[in-house]
Amino acid sequence: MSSEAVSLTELTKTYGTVRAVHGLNLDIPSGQTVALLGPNGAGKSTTIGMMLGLVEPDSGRAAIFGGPAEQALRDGRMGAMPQEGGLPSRVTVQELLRFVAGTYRAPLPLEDVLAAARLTGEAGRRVDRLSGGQAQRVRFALALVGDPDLLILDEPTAALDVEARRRFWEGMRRFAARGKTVLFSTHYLEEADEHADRIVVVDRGRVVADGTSREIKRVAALTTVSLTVSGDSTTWLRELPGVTSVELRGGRAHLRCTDSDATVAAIAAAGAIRDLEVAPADLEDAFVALTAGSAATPALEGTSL
Ligand SMILES: Nc1ncnc2c1ncn2[C@@H]1O[C@H](COP(=O)(O)OP(=O)(O)OP(=O)(O)O)[C@@H](O)[C@H]1O
Repeated sequence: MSSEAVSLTELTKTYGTVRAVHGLNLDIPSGQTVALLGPNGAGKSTTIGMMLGLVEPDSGRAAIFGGPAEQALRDGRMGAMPQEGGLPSRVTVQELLRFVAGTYRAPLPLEDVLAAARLTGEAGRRVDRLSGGQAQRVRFALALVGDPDLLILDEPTAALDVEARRRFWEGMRRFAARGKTVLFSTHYLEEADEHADRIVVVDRGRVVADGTSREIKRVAALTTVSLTVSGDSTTWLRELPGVTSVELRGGRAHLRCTDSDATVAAIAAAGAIRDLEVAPADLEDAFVALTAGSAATPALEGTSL
């Protein structure tokens, strides 16, 4: 039996002339929390649709716990929160959850689901009279009710304000702490940074980087070393090891580096250290560099860290 919770192999999906997902490979072992990070139209929802068995791939394979998505859903092993899901009208939150719980073999107790989704106070309210944030919590509760081993969340916090977002992540982390696997898609870099063990950056239907946020920053080669220089010749700086570009501003040189340790050592050896600063890139810089379609991007395609 496969130990991978999710295994995507050469997944491809085309809509007309748009290649939404293009030979995408991704394995997620049980217990990881993974962020699928990418700009609009990168192919995140299509990928998730194929994981859930809702979108038929043109080619390739999506396996959940080694088998088809339908099986994992039927067995209650996979729970999903789609980006927008219609909720039925004229039922209360608890009626809906009770009904859905009845379709699973070993559902969570209703009170536990209500508490995990912070819906205890709304249990008796009609689903069609809830606020957008509350409705989103009902979707989260529906994903949790079968006590799945794998939770797939497509932009789970898109409709939430800052406080609701914070509380949502608390609930998700409690779930993950039970050894569960979580995959969520997001545009929010800080969410990926804070809540995922692993970030998979997708652009134009492919994985362009895959690793911890630290590794993503490193592969994007964006550490900046800056120092005070005299004169405006930057040739010697460009030739230092690990330097990819040099910019001169207000008497300071700003070097983008792939290996800042080597760069700093070379500056020291040249006796040129003056007001030296080393700043790691933030994840946003890395994300922009990875998805900007710059000349650097193809070299990073499929980068596995
Ligand atoms: N049902 C569809 N019919 C036609 N084109 C589609 C369909 N679904 C997605 N696409 C196209 O496929 C590409 C990938 O879309 P997808 O929704 O998977 O990206 P995404 O990364 O989830 O984007 P977003 O963050 O905006 O939700 C886009 O160009 C989109 O317009």
